Amino acid sequence: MIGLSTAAEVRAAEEVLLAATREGALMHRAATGLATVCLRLLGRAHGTRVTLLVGAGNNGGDALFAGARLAARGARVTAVLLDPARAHPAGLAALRRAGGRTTGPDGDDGLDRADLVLDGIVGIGGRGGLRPDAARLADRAATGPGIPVAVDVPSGVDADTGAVGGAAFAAVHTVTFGAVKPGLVVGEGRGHAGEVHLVDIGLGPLLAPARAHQLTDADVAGHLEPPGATDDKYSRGVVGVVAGSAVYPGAAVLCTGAALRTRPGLVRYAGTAADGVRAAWPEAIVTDGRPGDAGRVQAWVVGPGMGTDDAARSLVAEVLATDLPVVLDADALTLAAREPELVRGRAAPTVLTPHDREFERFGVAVGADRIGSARRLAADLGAVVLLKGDATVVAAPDGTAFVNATGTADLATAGSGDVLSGILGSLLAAGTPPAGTAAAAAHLHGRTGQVAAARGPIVAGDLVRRLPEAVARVRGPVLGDSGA
Ligand SMILES: NC(=O)C1=CN([C@@H]2O[C@H](COP(=O)(O)OP(=O)(O)OC[C@H]3O[C@@H](n4cnc5c(N)ncnc54)[C@H](O)[C@@H]3O)[C@@H](O)[C@H]2O)[C@@H](O)CC1
Ligand SMILES: Nc1ncnc2c1ncn2[C@@H]1O[C@H](COP(=O)(O)OP(=O)(O)O)[C@@H](O)[C@H]1O
Ligand SMILES: [K+]
Repeated sequence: MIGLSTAAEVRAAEEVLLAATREGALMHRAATGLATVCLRLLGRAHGTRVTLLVGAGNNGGDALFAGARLAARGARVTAVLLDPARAHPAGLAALRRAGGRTTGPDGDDGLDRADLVLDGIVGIGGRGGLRPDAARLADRAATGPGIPVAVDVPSGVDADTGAVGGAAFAAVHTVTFGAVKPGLVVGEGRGHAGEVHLVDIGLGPLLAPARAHQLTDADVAGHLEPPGATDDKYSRGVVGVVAGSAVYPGAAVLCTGAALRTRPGLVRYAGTAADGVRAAWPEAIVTDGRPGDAGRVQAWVVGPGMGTDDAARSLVAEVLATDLPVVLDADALTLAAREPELVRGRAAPTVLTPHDREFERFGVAVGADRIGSARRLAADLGAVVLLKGDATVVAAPDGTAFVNATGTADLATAGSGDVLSGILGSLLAAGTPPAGTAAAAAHLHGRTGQVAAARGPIVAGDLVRRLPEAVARVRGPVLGDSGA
């Protein structure tokens, strides 16, 4: 699990470490890690051209010291000082000693011929969008030939939320120090950060326990254990699906199929798409009756493609009245937004899986702070909120949050959300805590998209077909398997 630390959490840990280390030591660690990544990206230093965009704070100091290291190895380094009188003095001296040159914001910045551009305008001390001089340079860097590399945080991106309030540096790589900040992996900031490289400067043990996390395959593998010798179809968790309609069985077929393929045990379906589900999935136990007629289950998924009329409302209410974990998706979200008390009154876990428009039905637009918005709705409803997007966010009522690290834009295809809710229902039926389980489902869904899209454009049915391969990929190699 990768902890995501806010600027305040990083600063608090830095203060302790700064007091315990000699002056400048932390910045040297940061700059060494930064220069190492730059060298890797450049392939060599000698003869390359590097432009540093240098603000008035320590972020500019990092850029200057890294630039000095590259200059010492033969790179031609130009530092553009946005505020020459306030540029980090020791960093500036180091760069000059190593043969680097400096210029003001209106001088020859070399951006039109740079091999690499380092954005040291602002880091975690930045507020709002970039000021005009900085914005102009960030803009020129974006259209120039150099690899754009952000120091710690792309300037103009809010490190905590990923909000971009105006002009911002568009990086392809971000070299971040001490801990990954949430704003690098969520919202607009994610697109501005590109690939994130974490440099260890020794903060680890001093950081407060993170309240937001990213899962790795290894974290999710625990949700996808193969059956053991004593398992039977019931012991693996039985999922109930209430979805689709006689006219539109597609959502029910996708959701049921995804539930079956994630942790094959037993899936029960109840609803008016019974004929379609039976035809597609003879493995499912199907009734055209009500949820109560389906037989025992350990978790429900309700909503995809079921409509929002009185009949649908009564099905959603029936499922929510159980003491079982429930996933509310699609039409069930519209209904729950009309009657949030149906969710608030529950003792058993509820997971809501809105995209932005569905989220808005609960009364507030998502806005630029996706983690914050998901946390607020989760706290309000006493439920887990899985807010879908290019980086899906999961939040629990206590503020614990996850940002998904897998996926591909190919997942933006009709029915993809139905597959996610089927995966989630299947994992929840095992009885694991709902927020981590929802994050695991988003992770597997994203991996499935990556596996499926590797062969070309995809439809949602491809996700269901490729789920077993994605599960195997997340589980990782079996120990002792030589691959023969
Ligand atoms: N504290 C430490 O010991 C360490 C700090 N490090 C670096 O220091 C950074 C934080 O440094 P600072 O606290 O000095 O702050 P920053 O360097 O992030 O930003 C402060 C400067 O940016 C200007 N600024 C703020 N918003 C702006 C905007 N929208 N447009 C243009 N300029 C703006 C401010 O006027 C100020 O001069 C980290 O991000 C990291 O890069 C690293 O060297 C690791 C060690
Ligand atoms: N640009 C994107 N990049 C990555 N994943 C995406 C992107 N757009 C959508 N997704 C994912 O695809 C799924 C779409 O779900 P949803 O909008 O409910 O579709 P549908 O209602 O058609 O089933 C979500 O899991 C979402 O996170
Ligand atoms: K920066």
